[in-house]
Amino acid sequence: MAVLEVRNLNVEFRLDTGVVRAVNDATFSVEQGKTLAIVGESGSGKTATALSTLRLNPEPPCFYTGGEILFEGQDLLTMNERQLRQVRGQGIAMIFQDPMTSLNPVRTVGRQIVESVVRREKLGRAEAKARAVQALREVGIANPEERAGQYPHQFSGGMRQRVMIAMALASRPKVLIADEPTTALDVTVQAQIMELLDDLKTRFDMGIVLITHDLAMVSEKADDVLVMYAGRPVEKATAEAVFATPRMPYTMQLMQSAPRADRPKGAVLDPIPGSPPDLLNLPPGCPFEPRCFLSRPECTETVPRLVTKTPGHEAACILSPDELATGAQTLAARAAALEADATEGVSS
Ligand SMILES: Nc1ncnc2c1ncn2[C@@H]1O[C@H](COP(=O)(O)OP(=O)(O)OP(=O)(O)O)[C@@H](O)[C@H]1O
Repeated sequence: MAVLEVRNLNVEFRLDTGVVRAVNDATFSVEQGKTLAIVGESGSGKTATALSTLRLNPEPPCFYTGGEILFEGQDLLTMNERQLRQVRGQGIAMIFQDPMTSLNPVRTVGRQIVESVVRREKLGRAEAKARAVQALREVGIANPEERAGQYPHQFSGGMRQRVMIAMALASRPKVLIADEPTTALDVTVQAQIMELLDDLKTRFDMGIVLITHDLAMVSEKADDVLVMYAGRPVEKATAEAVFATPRMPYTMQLMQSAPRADRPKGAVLDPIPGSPPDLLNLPPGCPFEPRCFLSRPECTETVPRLVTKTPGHEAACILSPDELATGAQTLAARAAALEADATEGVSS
């Protein structure tokens, strides 16, 4: 069941230098007990989309120019501050990349969790304290009573991220948005935090929105995927479908350009040429056209919208499913040739 539904959302930042349309026609839903991954290169609008689902972008310069953000059927875009406060925390919680920027260095972690719980709910301090200790225990922190009395610098990076997750969980949100939750951590700790999120998702039947540029993580942990490019959703399907048969050239090229768990270690990467466009100066037509290996002259005529290519699988590309399938084969052949060249280079 979808607990959060975003429909045709448009978000822009009105700056002195111009209008940045950071989120264009975004439609997606988050179901309880499932993980939706939002992926894309830097500047594609992932964080702006996530912050929008909590109305956390600074208003102004942020303006919501269309669409709906429905949490349990109620539109956040028509809510007042009091209603929004209730949704933030108790309904939808968010964790960020760097826990140090969100934690207060001069307060104990227990006190910070208690304060966030009391802010969100009408709870007595004793009850909030018990909740904080319980939340620390739930995220796998040993001796939670004792650890609650310690300061953030007494925790390792991974443990601090666990504290942030505990703070988010303490009010039992139905959706947890995790914005690059493991980017600042080393690989082993990254895996542990992802395991924890997976476990909490199942245990509390929570919906998770995972924002990441790490496709390996997406292929392992996501149920559904939304790919963004230049502020637009460009592909949407189950993770299985996106990885098996990507329907947007951007996704195909992104997958060839990044290491993935389901590819052999050391597989040759095929980087996407060029870089993502400046949102203040977009090319005409499809924003990916200048970098696309399947580009055609007509791609510069209109901005493609997300349309159903095969049942349950949407992509923003004017090519037909057959043309896209042929394109995917071409790219796979190119990757195989690169691989063969690299192997030959090693053996000669
Ligand atoms: N508060 C803001 N004020 C002005 N512009 C903003 C603001 N937040 C985001 N933007 C702009 O919106 C666009 C999308 O940014 P966003 O941070 O959502 O991208 P992203 O995909 O999350 O990138 P990254 O992976 O680097 O975090 C960028 O052009 C960014 O400069």
